[in-house]
Order: sequence, then structure tokens, then C-alpha cells
Amino acid sequence: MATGVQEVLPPALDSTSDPPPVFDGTTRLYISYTCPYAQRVWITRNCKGLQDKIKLVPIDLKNRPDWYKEKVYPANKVPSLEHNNEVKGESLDLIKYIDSQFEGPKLFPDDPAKEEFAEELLSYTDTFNRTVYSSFKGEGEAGTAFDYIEAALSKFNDGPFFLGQLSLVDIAYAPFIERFRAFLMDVKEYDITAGRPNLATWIEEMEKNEAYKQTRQDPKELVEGLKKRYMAQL
Ligand SMILES: N[C@@H](CCC(=O)N[C@@H](CS)C(=O)NCC(=O)O)C(=O)O
Repeated sequence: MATGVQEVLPPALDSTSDPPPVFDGTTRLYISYTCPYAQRVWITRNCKGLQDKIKLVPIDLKNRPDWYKEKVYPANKVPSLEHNNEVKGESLDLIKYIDSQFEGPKLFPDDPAKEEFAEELLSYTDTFNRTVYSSFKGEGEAGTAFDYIEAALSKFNDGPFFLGQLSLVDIAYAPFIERFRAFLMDVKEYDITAGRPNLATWIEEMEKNEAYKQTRQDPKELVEGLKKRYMAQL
């Protein structure tokens, strides 16, 4: 399927749903529609045009089917990928795995300087997320994390993305920046793009990407989800 084609998304499976025929040779990507980690892998699949090769299996995390832990992924988290009779997890590992093991445009650089910077940025994602989530709870400043992103975006001047062209780095950050931007604007009236022109352009360019667009949820619902989780502590 071409990257621009709108896919009809299947309904999420819950505790009343039968399991798919696991280990029948089908490659399956287990996700939740609202999980930012799963979204990373879903975007990668779409960017590589693998909609027909990797079947999307959405799970309702609030009413999880027992078979998911028992038959598919004992860690009981999303995302996971069923491929070649194995199930693998961890979003950052999965986006690299899909990029290297499947066809479609390469999303990781060959250039050694870009590769080194890509690894640095990928290893910063957990710190970035922790810093911003802590600020939701009133601990520390989110601004430093966004300043790091703003500076990183001007390292290579050959495109609007972290490494110039779209890569796994953009894909790793996009689901989180999307949520953080909406939440901070709504709850704290803080515009993360104010005074950060590189970040503003990056968001604009990401939003034009069809593969990413198809994975996006209603920002209002994302904000509601985050509010439920963090508002009690605000
Ligand atoms: N480090 C994991 C995190 C995945 C994760 O925490 N997923 C959440 C949903 S957003 C989950 O499955 N939570 C269910 C649980 O922990 O029981 C990754 O990068 O894939």
C-alpha cells in the first residue's frame, strides 16, 4: 500500500475478543491507539509503506484480553511485533528492527556523523519524556527539554528534520511532542513553539506527513487522558 493511502483502521480487541491466529506466519504489530510508544512503530510501518505486510492489531489496554499476556507478549505491554515466529517489544528497538529487516525507504542514516547524532538523540528520548512528565507534576522545568530539541534541530542545515531528512529520530519524538504540546497549551497556557522557530517548523513539516497523520488521535482526547493521569497532582 502506498504511504498516502488512507487505511481503514480495525476496532481495538478487548477481553471479549478472540485472539488472532498467533504464529500462523502473519506479521502483526500489536498497538494501542492511544499509546505514544506504539505510535512510533506504527508511524515507521506506514513510512515504509508496509501496511499490507505488517497487520495492525489494536488492543484495548483498559480491558486487555488475557490471551495477549499469555499467548503473545508476556511483558503485557504495547507495542510488540510478531515476526518470524517470535514476538519482540520495546519501541526504540522495534523501529530499528523494522527499518533494517523490511523493505521501503531507509529511515536511519549511513553518514557516520549523522548516525552518531541519531544515537545520541534516541538515547535522550527517555530523559526528554521524564523531564516533561515531571514538569506536569510541578517538578522541574519542561523548558530545558524543549531547548535541547530546538538546538538539536539546527545541527544539520539540510532539511527541517533532526538529521535533515525524515528519520527514526523524528518518529521517536513526534508522538510525545504532539501530546506535550497539546497538554501544556491547554493546562498551562504554555506554547512550546514560542521562541523556538526550529521546533515550530518541525511540527509544521511533521504534520504534513501522511504516514504520521494516519496515526494521530484527536488532541482533545489525548489531553483528557493526560489530565486524568496528572491533574490530581497539579
Ligand atoms: N519501554 C516501552 C514502553 C511501552 C509502554 O509503557 N506501553 C504502555 C502503553 S503507552 C503499556 O503497554 N502499558 C501497559 C502496562 O504497563 O501494563 C517501549 O518503549 O515500548
